Formats: sequence, structure tokens, C-alpha cells
Amino acid sequence: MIIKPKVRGFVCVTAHPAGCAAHIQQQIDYVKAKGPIKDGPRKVLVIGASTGFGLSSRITAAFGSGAATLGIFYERPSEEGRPATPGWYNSIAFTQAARAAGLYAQNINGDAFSDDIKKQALAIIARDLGQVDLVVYSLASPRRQHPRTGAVHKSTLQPIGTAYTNKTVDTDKGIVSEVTIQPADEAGIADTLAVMGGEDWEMWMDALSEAKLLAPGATAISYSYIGPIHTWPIYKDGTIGRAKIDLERAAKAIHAKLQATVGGRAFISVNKALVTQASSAIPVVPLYISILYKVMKAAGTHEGCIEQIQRLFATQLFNGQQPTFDSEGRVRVDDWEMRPAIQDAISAIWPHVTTENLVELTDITGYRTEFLKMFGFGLPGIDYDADIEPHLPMI
Ligand SMILES: NC(=O)c1ccc[n+]([C@@H]2O[C@H](COP(=O)([O-])OP(=O)(O)OC[C@H]3O[C@@H](n4cnc5c(N)ncnc54)[C@H](O)[C@@H]3O)[C@@H](O)[C@H]2O)c1
Repeated sequence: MIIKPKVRGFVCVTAHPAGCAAHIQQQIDYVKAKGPIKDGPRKVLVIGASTGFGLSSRITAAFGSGAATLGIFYERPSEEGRPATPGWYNSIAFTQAARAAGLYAQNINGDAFSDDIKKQALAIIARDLGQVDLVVYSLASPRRQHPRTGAVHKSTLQPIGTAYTNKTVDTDKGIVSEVTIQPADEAGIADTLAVMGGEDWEMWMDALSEAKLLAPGATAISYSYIGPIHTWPIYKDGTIGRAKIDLERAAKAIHAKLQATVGGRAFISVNKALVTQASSAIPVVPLYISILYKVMKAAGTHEGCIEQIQRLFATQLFNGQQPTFDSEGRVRVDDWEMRPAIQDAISAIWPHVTTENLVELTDITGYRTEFLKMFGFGLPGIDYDADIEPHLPMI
């Protein structure tokens, strides 16, 4: 099959297996080039391991610290005439590379919110790893079927209280326009909290704890975002922001339990805004990211997911380092994004961006390159005109 990008709005419905593998290799090479992360994790469970920050966490743990990893994700395999999702190919490529390097790597493809997948994960950990010393919780999902009530909750990306109008960009067509998003009702707020809040993370940690699968001193971490004033109504102060407040609540509750049981720790790392499948679906945010990339690249401080997580592990979590917390007890690797000089430069550009000057004033070109890369397109050394086998079994 010859596989080319097919972009539909904010998703690409195709993915290239060899391109995804090359993307994985780039990230592995980056982590190896940065050198070993001392006193790093040895046995790691990554929930949401196939793309974005979770994938980078898995790669950093494995290739920075030689960790064994169990990855949980929910990806669609290939079908007749249709490639799999990129996370499917990413996970196969990661697993092959890890095993070739002599590292344990195992995968579970299924709904992490369900009891069944938790049970499968516990059984694999008990059988193969004994215990885990790091749990990374990095899910980004539009829906969750609650394992107790059976109710299906759908998350929304809406403001709370009043409607919100701002500039947005259609990243595919390059059109800048104004968008108005209506506020969520109480049910929308509660549903988003049920999907993206902390309850499921707590369920995972309780299940691991009850089964005595957490190693002494175990660390649990999950990721959040705060961002600048431009996106607060749709992010920090919106439905997703409420869910993130609940995730922070869960981090504190998990921390207290870990302290009491295994002398462990749990916290949130606030990460930088980056092109991922999750962030490209949020109105306004892709325009902000396009300007952010322009300004941070000019300042020489731009990072992608792998640079962010490598820095998090090497300077905050392990390597003989202690985390630096903000006033709310969070680690901040969004620190370079939030520097006043960066935010002032973005604020100066923001009001002037139009469809006509989008390429000049923003890094929409870099955004698109990164977006396509997530699906395995635009990687050097890949012949995109060549026939390639899309049907790869999970390993
Ligand atoms: N992208 C950003 O700009 C950004 C910034 C800061 C923090 N974060 C946070 O980082 C976390 C990860 O986001 P991302 O942007 O890396 O997302 P992503 O879309 O790249 O990754 C999501 C992962 O979750 C998995 N997943 C989704 N639903 C699942 C389910 N039901 N069962 C099992 N696996 C499932 C996917 O397979 C994938 O591995 C989120 O908490 C997000 O809020 C993202």
C-alpha cells in the first residue's frame, strides 16, 4: 500500500508505519545523546504510552535509564485498505527497538478506564516485573465509560460561565477566523471531570497498591497544562481546567497514600503546549502554539515532547535531583514557555495575525511539519512513494 497523508480538519486519517518508526528512532537517539539518567526508574507502567507525552516518558525511561516498560494505550489496528493509527505503529517500533537493546517491553491495547485492562496490567506486572517503581498517567481521551456505573462520559472543550470569542486557525487550510464557543452546562463540566479528572488515576494506583505491586519509594506522575491568558477561558478556566484541578486533587491524595504505604511520591508536572493529537482538537490553542513555536525557536528555547520529558526526568525526578515545586506543589517544565519575555512577544503578535500574514507572523509551517510527523510523514530517509505493508500485528 502507498500511504500518503489524508488530513481531515484537525486529524490525519492515515499513518505511515516506517515514518512512525523513524520518528521513534529520532526520539531514542535524542535520549541516548543526552546520556544516562542516573538512579532512574527500573520498572515502569505508562498509561497512555503510544503518543505524545506518555510515549516520550516511555522512551526516556527505557533509553535514558534502561527501564523495563509496560505500555497501555487504545489504538486502532489496520483494516482492509486502511492503515492503523500512529500510536499502533509507534508502539510496535518502540517495542522492537527496546527489545533489540535488551530491554523488557510489553503492551496492552485496550480501554485503560476499564476493570478488565487494569486486571490484565496487574497480572503482567506480577508475572514479569514483580513491582513497578514509576507509574506515568498520560491519558487524553474524549470519552470514558465508568467502570462502576456503566455511564459513558464525554469530555468537552468549553468555557465556563460565559461564551468565549477569540481568534483561531484552521491549521490545514491556513484560515484565521473568529470562533465563539458556548459555555458548558453543569453536566458538561461534570462529564469532562469524569473523563480527564483524577478518579481513574486513583483507581489505577489503588489497584496496584492493593495487589502490592508498588515498589518501595515508587513515583506516580501525571501531566497538566496551564498556559497564558490568551487560552485561559478555553483551557485553564474551562471544562478541561476543572478536570485538571481534580487531577491535582488526585495527585495529593495519591501522594499521601504512597507516603504512608511505600514511602513513595506523586505529583503533577505542568508541561509546555505542544502539537499532539489531543491539543490539535482544542479551539484557539493551535494558533497559540504556532506563535509560541515561532517565538521560542527564535529564543533558542523550543522543545518537543521528548525534550520536555527528558528534561523532567534528568533535572527534576531522577539523576540525583529533587523536584522544584511551585506554590501549588506542581513541577513546572512549562517554565520556559511562561517566561515573561516569551509571553510578551506572543501578546505583541497575537492581535495582528490574519490569514494573509499567518506564515510570516507565526510558525504555522513548523506546526504543520510537527503535525504530519506525528502520523509518520515528512521523516528523512523514508520513501513515501514506495509500497509498504500497513498490516502489522501488535507485539
Ligand atoms: N499536548 C499538550 O500541549 C499538553 C500540554 C501539557 C499537558 N498535556 C497533558 O498530557 C497528557 C497526555 O496528552 P498528550 O497531548 O500527550 O495526548 P495524546 O493524544 O498524544 O496521547 C494520549 C494517549 O492516551 C491513550 N488513550 C486515550 N484513551 C485511552 C483509553 N481509553 N485507554 C487507554 N489509552 C488511552 C492514547 O492511546 C495515547 O497513548 C494529558 O493529560 C494532557 O492534558 C498535554
